[in-house]
Parts: sequence; structure tokens; C-alpha cells
Amino acid sequence: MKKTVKVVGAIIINECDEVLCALRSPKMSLPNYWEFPGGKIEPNESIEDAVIREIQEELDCTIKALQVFNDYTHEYEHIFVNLITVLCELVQGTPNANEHAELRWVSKSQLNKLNWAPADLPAVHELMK
Ligand SMILES: Nc1nc2c([nH]c(=O)n2[C@H]2C[C@H](O)[C@@H](COP(=O)(O)OP(=O)(O)OP(=O)(O)O)O2)c(=O)[nH]1
Repeated sequence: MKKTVKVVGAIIINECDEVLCALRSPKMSLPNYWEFPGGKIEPNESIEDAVIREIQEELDCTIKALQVFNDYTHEYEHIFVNLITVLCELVQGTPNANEHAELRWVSKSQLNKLNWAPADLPAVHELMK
């Protein structure tokens, strides 16, 4: 049986209506795909706590979680990834790529120009509507 990992992804939108997109580095799994920054939810951790913790760790900044945006499970070759995306607002700091190869603010209409991780595509399409 394939394992399912529960992952949160932060959809951080700025005052210009641009979305913060993160490029997975060559050292990460799923290298060179764009994603919503985030990571695995720990046992007994809430979605809100997980997304705040991951963004603090990965981007050195503080966010507020506003609402769950999308919940989708994608079947990869060896694993199921249940990606829960959360609309977020930056409250302190400037995002810094501690782990990612690149961070980029992208307007919603241009999101489909990036090579997204497959689990992220439903949320990307929803954002573009
Ligand atoms: N963070 C994140 N991971 C995603 C997305 N889409 C997607 O398929 N994934 C996959 C990649 C990984 O297999 C898994 C999340 O792992 P991760 O490496 O980002 O999480 P983490 O920081 O908690 O990892 P770890 O160091 O504890 O192993 O989910 C996404 O939008 N954001």
C-alpha cells in the first residue's frame, strides 16, 4: 500500500495580487518543480500551525493563515500526497529562500507559465479563475 503524506502549501498573495511561488531545489524531492512553500504536517499539528511553522522555517517570515483554499490528493508513483493549500497573508519579514532554488512573485494570470508539481495544479487552476 502506498503511503499518504499530508502537506500544507501557503498561498501568499501580496498587495499587487501576485502569488509567491517557490522552486524546489535540485537537492529536494520533486526537484525543479514550482510549488507553494510549505511541507509536511506533523502528528497532532493543526493545518494553521503547520503552515505558519513551515513558512517560518523555509522563508524566515511570519504569516497569518486566512482560510483553506483547496484540498487535493495526488497519486505519485510511490506515494499519495494530500496537499492542503491555505490562503495566507504576510505579517512580518521578507521571504528568503532558505531551502528553495528561487522565490518569485507571479501574477495570477501568469501562474500557468511555471512548471508546477502535479499535486499543485488544481489549486493553480482554481487561483486563475
Ligand atoms: N511543500 C510542498 N510540497 C509539495 C507540494 N506539492 C507537492 O507535490 N509536494 C510534495 C513534495 C514532497 O514530496 C512533499 C512535501 O515535502 P517537503 O520536503 O516540502 O516537506 P518538509 O519540509 O516537511 O520535508 P522534510 O524535510 O520533513 O522531509 O509534498 C507543494 O505545493 N508544497
